[in-house]
Amino acid sequence: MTFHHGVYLVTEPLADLGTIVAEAVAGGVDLVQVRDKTADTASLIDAVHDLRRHATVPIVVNDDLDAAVRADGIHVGVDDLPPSQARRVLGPRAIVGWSVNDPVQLDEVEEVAACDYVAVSPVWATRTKPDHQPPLGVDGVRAVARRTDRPVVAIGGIDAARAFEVVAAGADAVAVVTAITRAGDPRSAAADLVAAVREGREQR
Ligand SMILES: Cc1ncc(COP(=O)(O)OP(=O)(O)O)c(N)n1
Ligand SMILES: Cc1ncsc1CCOP(=O)(O)O
Ligand SMILES: [Mg+2]
Repeated sequence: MTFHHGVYLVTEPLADLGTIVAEAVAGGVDLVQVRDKTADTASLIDAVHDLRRHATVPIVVNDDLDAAVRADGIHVGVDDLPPSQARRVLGPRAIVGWSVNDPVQLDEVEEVAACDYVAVSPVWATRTKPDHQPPLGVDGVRAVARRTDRPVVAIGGIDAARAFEVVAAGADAVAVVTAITRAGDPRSAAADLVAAVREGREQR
């Protein structure tokens, strides 16, 4: 997975989600994850099909392998199905993302080898995921980036200023929910994140 612009949108269930996603993609988002912790498989598949009309970029599904079969891939965390098992089912062309909340989890070499990116989760505390693990901070991003050759995605409490900071520290991309979904103008919010990622890369 190449994060060309370095911005990854994770969705939340909102009535006007299609418009938000279309605007975010126009602003430069590289990848969209459908995340709705209350939705069943059929609803997630419907959401993927609906977002296909709005997004020209790949769409992955959070957690749900049966829905991911109908999308471009899956994102799993350390308490979910392991990436190696998702890869076995979805095949070599699927996008398989894995998030860790401790750099030591990268010692699971089979899992790292099976995934297309590793997310550092969360970098900062966020109300979007109330059950998140303790935040890893910018030092956590640096530690994960040093320990893996996989693209590193930073998630949790990220805005444009923080996007610059985590990318300068070694992240390849940032994943956000509310910085785009709750922005007055999702297209310019995405474009601001793209610019911050570019500046962070120049800083390295
Ligand atoms: C890009 C990205 N990073 C981290 C997560 C969180 O995954 P997980 O810890 O499995 O928590 P849930 O999202 O399932 O609540 C993510 N979804 N996406
Ligand atoms: C899904 C997820 N996983 C770790 S933090 C998080 C939510 C990030 O949301 P926000 O960008 O609004 O802080
Ligand atoms: Mg999960």
